[in-house]
Amino acid sequence: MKAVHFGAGNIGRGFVGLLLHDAGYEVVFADVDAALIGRLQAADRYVVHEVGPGGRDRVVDRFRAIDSATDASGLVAELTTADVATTAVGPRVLRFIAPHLLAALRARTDQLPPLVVMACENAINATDVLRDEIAALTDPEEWPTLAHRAVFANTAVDRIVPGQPGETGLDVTVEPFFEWAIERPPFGDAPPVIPDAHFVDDLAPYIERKLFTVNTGHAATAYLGYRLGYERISDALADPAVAAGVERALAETSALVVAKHGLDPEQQAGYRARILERFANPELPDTVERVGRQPLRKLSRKERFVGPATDLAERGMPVDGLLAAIGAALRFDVAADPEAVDLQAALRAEAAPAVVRDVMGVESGHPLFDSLVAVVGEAQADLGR
Ligand SMILES: NC(=O)c1ccc[n+]([C@@H]2O[C@H](COP(=O)([O-])OP(=O)(O)OC[C@H]3O[C@@H](n4cnc5c(N)ncnc54)[C@H](O)[C@@H]3O)[C@@H](O)[C@H]2O)c1
Ligand SMILES: O=P(O)(O)OC[C@@H](O)[C@@H](O)[C@H](O)[C@H](O)CO
Repeated sequence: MKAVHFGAGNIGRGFVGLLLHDAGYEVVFADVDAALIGRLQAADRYVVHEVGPGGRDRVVDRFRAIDSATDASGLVAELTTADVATTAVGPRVLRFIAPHLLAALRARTDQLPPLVVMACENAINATDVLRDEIAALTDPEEWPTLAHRAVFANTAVDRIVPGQPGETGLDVTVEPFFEWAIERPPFGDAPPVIPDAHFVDDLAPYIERKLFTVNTGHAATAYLGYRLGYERISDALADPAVAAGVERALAETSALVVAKHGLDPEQQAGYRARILERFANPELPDTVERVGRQPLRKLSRKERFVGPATDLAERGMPVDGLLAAIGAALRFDVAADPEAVDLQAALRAEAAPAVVRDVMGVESGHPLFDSLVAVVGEAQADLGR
């Protein structure tokens, strides 16, 4: 069995690559980072160090690597005979993966079982987005002749994998916890064998609970912590003011996922407590800059703050904790992060209602619009606008 995995970064090596390896797949990593690919090609193994209670070292071997920026034909040849193709490149990079998958679907024969395609990104229905990007590259007549050569399944992936210091090796430090939920219906009776993943009939509760609890809480910790000058996530969460702000935001998103998906409130409270323990893991060298990265993406309409806040406002439920976290996100001013630079430029150049429309995708007339305009206006006042 062979899997081609796009994105040999933190979650690629420390989670998806590891679980596919453990499931018996030969993993072919595809990445545009030439130095990283060179290191993978020169190595025959790397180690995933799980740090924290119950953690152990796990060895990944039987992998190969291919530079997808310079060897498109080699990549397509690998995909043409692969069983599985996964991604962990970031939701906004999926459109650059689509042409490779299209070329492979055109080259695959109907004698092979369909290629299993799963995007493992922090985004709702990322695999559907990838499928639509591929389909959009074809004529309407061609897509129906190719679609049966792949099975597209959405997934929810959860494991904290910090940036790796120095970025000169291959070993990865991760938390012991992980969860990989994959939707079952696209596979009919024959889901792929990945023992450490679990297949679910309806992914929506899993991905929304994950994104709006783990990622909302994580991003709130990062942005509130950044404002107070913290570098590490665990240090930020140890500050009572940050912890209280995170708790407020998570109380609101928990009320939403409980109301929307019929989750058990006590189980959701336990899930929330567990993720706060995970963030507080002192052995995990995670930073507010990594967790807060790409604030324009994180402030967009379907993402971890504005997504649940708009839904809550439409239901007449409280959103003050989320608004406070959004206010902190608007102050994320990290010169090394291009999206933070663009966000600060937008705050300086545009009127508050335009920022709410352009960055957050919320239009006037929406029940949250005026509150968002007020939060943006306060951040702009701090900038002297
Ligand atoms: N790190 C985590 O804790 C974590 C956990 C769950 C989900 N995720 C999600 O996984 C995805 C990746 O996150 P990460 O933390 O591993 O980021 P990362 O930056 O460590 O890795 C991304 C990798 O993708 C590569 N890449 C970029 N463009 C590419 C392209 N066109 N083709 C092939 N490779 C390309 C980069 O070179 C990099 O090696 C994101 O969607 C993230 O939200 C991350
Ligand atoms: O990857 P992002 O930028 O969407 O979010 C940053 C972190 O919250 C995220 O990577 C978490 O560590 C991960 O989602 C935990 O499963």
